[in-house]
Amino acid sequence: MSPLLRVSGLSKRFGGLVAVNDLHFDVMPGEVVGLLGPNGSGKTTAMNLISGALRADAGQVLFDGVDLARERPHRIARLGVARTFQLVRVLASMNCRENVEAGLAFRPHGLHGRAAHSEAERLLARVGLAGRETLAAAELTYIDQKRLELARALALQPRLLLLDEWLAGLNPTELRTGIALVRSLRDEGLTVVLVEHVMDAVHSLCDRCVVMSAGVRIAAGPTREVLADPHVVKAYLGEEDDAAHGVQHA
Ligand SMILES: Nc1ncnc2c1ncn2[C@@H]1O[C@H](COP(=O)(O)OP(=O)(O)OP(=O)(O)O)[C@@H](O)[C@H]1O
Repeated sequence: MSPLLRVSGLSKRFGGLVAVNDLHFDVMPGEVVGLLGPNGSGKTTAMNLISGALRADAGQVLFDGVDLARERPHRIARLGVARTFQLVRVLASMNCRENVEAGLAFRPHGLHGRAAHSEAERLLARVGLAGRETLAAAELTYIDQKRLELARALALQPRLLLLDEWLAGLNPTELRTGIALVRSLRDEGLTVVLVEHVMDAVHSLCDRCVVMSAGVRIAAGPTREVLADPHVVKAYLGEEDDAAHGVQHA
């Protein structure tokens, strides 16, 4: 089987800082791969390079044979790559249904009208927002805005979903629900790359992990092995946040 996503030699520089330095990893169809690393290690920049929000200085992002590094974000979305953002981006003045309908219109075979209406309701229910269809996105709590953003990403019928700290900030009950939701997406065959500091989520969701530090890949492999890797533990121990403790105790 060939990988759905093959990142190779990917690099991005901001002035004198090499935020992503010769990054390489593969993601097989149906896998959930964690992109980990301490703060500032280049994870979000890597996600931005994959989704086309940033242009790479060097390297390739082969998605099903197409080099995304040369494509614009809207075309990348049409090819089947959807994402959520670390800082949520919903259309604040629109209601929840309209937010999802905006995604549905951009599907390869866009949905409109009544069909879009009912599909939007189905997706909102899927992410736990049933009954909020007509509420303005701005009125949702931050967590519910994250749910809405996921529903909009799913509206694109992606084959690859990029989640940037989608589970951050959830309470333990919400976290369990969130993990179950991502798992159900994987069970339906969706391929996922997730940036995550919540180690419970990483352990229960990720088949494999890629770990970055200062822009460079320092480890990759099955989740349990990678999180026990002394190089990874050392990279995180420089940190004083919860992620460090998560890895330490993994
Ligand atoms: N647009 C930008 N301009 C200049 N520097 C940037 C820009 N975006 C990111 N950086 C820098 O690149 C490095 C990597 O940042 P990035 O956000 O990718 O890290 P991260 O691993 O996602 O961090 P976190 O876990 O804190 O979100 C950091 O030093 C950051 O300050």
